[in-house]
Amino acid sequence: MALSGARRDGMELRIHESLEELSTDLADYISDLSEATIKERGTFCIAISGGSLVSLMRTLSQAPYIKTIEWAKWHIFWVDERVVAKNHADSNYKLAKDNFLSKIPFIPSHLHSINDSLTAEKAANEYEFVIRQLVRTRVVGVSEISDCPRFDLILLGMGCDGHVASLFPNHSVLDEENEWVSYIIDSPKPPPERITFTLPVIQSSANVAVVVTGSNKADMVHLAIDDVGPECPSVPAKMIQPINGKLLWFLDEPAASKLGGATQNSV
Ligand SMILES: O=C1O[C@H](COP(=O)(O)O)[C@@H](O)[C@H](O)[C@H]1O
Repeated sequence: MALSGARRDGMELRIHESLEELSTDLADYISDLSEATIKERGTFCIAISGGSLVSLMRTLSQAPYIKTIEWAKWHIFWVDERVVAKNHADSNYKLAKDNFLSKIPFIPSHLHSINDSLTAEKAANEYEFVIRQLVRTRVVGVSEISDCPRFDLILLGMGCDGHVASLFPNHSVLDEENEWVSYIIDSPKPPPERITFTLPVIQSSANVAVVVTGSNKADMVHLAIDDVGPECPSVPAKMIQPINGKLLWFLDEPAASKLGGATQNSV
């Protein structure tokens, strides 16, 4: 049984007893959002991260979702990517492909992966250009508030240091205000070269879900979610607050174990 509750700024929290339960709830959430968005806009633009989140998406490629989701209406993007070949063990594209993309009937031209034959800078520029074209043709929505794309759903994980996407604590890329896609060449977590959505793009999304599991992340979950005061160190995950969208955290019990305050409802 999951616990669910509201937190600061309308943030919703869902805490699960097992990874299996979390994976099923995540699949239900994505499937419901996909259905509602396709009814409203005709397409569903989802951006996925790498890391432990990806194996939790495997339920999407199973019954009933494999039959019920309108996969042909999906456009799939990456929130961040490592500058390695697509068949490299560190590639976020490969991770998604191996875990679930190879099992779902998406339209190949709707898969907007990041070019692995370019330098980090050129690949970031090319990726941003692709997104600009899709915004121009209204495949991707546009924010009414910022000059940014409005993805229907951005899925984030969080590292033990509080990083989301490839936005690391105290890194200057966190201050990027103009670019939609940026690159770094000094990631504290290997590999060093990465391409990433910037904070304004994440904040402009219609929905952001942050998926975090494991007791090794409990301290950082506490810093990111609880009101811990001004002495709090730079925690990129804490900065995530969609301007005109919904924020939902999916946690397992070990990751939620250091949270303060009550989480009310059984769902
Ligand atoms: O390097 C990355 O790390 C984060 C978190 O990964 P996790 O394995 O600790 O869950 C991930 O969200 C990001 O996409 C990835 O590039």
